[in-house]
Amino acid sequence: MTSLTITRPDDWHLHLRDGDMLARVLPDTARQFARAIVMPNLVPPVTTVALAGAYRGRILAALPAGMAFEPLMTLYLTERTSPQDIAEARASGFVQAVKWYPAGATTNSDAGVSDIDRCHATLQAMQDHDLPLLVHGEVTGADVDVFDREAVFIETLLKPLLQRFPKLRVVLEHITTRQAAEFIAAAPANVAATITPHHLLMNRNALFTGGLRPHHYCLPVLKREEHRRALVAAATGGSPKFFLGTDSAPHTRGAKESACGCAGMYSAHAALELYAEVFEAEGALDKLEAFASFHGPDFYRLPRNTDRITLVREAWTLPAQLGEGTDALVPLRAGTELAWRLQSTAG
Ligand SMILES: NC(=O)N[C@@H](CC(=O)O)C(=O)O
Ligand SMILES: [Zn+2]
Ligand SMILES: [Zn+2]
Repeated sequence: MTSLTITRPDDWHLHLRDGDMLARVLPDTARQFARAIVMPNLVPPVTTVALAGAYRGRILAALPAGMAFEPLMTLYLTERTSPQDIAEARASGFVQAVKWYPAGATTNSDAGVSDIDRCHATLQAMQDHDLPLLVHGEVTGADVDVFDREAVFIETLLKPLLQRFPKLRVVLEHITTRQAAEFIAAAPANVAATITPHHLLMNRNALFTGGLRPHHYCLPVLKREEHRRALVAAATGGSPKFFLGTDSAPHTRGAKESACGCAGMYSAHAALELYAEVFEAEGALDKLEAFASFHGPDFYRLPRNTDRITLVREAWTLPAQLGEGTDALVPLRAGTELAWRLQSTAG
């Protein structure tokens, strides 16, 4: 196959940041995706509809002229988020979901939830208003091995939550394990998952290839090859419960190449090309469109996009970095060759 034309996709898990970084990364996403679920882990976090509305305004203002893109906003769940906040979110028309960060689990999660039981009334309101809960599915604390945190989260926090709120729509974000893929596949239709390009392309060896590779550090951390295989099978298997979410999470080179480097990989610059590589290697390019463009809007009950994009099989080399100096972004697969290229839709 030399080209592939599909319905324009959406990104169901994205970090756009704010200010200068927002302006730098937004065009990479808007070039490919019609919409994205925008994560609320700013500093300070996006905890109210008013803050989400203001952030949405800054995103639209940062969009280059002539580019169409719709940010789908989320609220950052805290132990003080009220049922009233949920009613307002539902009524806003632009807040699509609420994000649960276990406190301390990942980047900018300190304001997150220490005890989910304290959110009972708010979760009840979400179920009643049919507002989806998005989950960073890892337990915290030094007593659980970092590679086991997702599997333990499913058993100790997610299963009990779904027992209490069986109709709540839940997306387990950026899944990384066989246990998560199996759990989602067996769960009812109101429970789904996003899968990133990096967890489909790499296993944990990529953290240590010839030395320590800080640009391959993200949370949940990369896992063993058997888990990557399970994710590839889930993504390419055609199930509507799995859909595209890049978790593109920009941090500057200075913040990544550090004695205590930040978690997160930047993949928005070539997200679709990276997914295409995975699906092609699996002989499943015919499944890419549903994963990238259908399953997400169907789950969120939003219309599918109607315009189309084309990928061509044309090798190109990614830049070694985007920008200069310690402020540069080192994109996923920096300096290496990609087989697929998104055809420019401008002009
Ligand atoms: N994935 C990451 O490693 N980092 C994300 C946070 C997150 O999605 O957990 C970030 O905001 O940098
Ligand atoms: Zn996360
Ligand atoms: Zn994320």
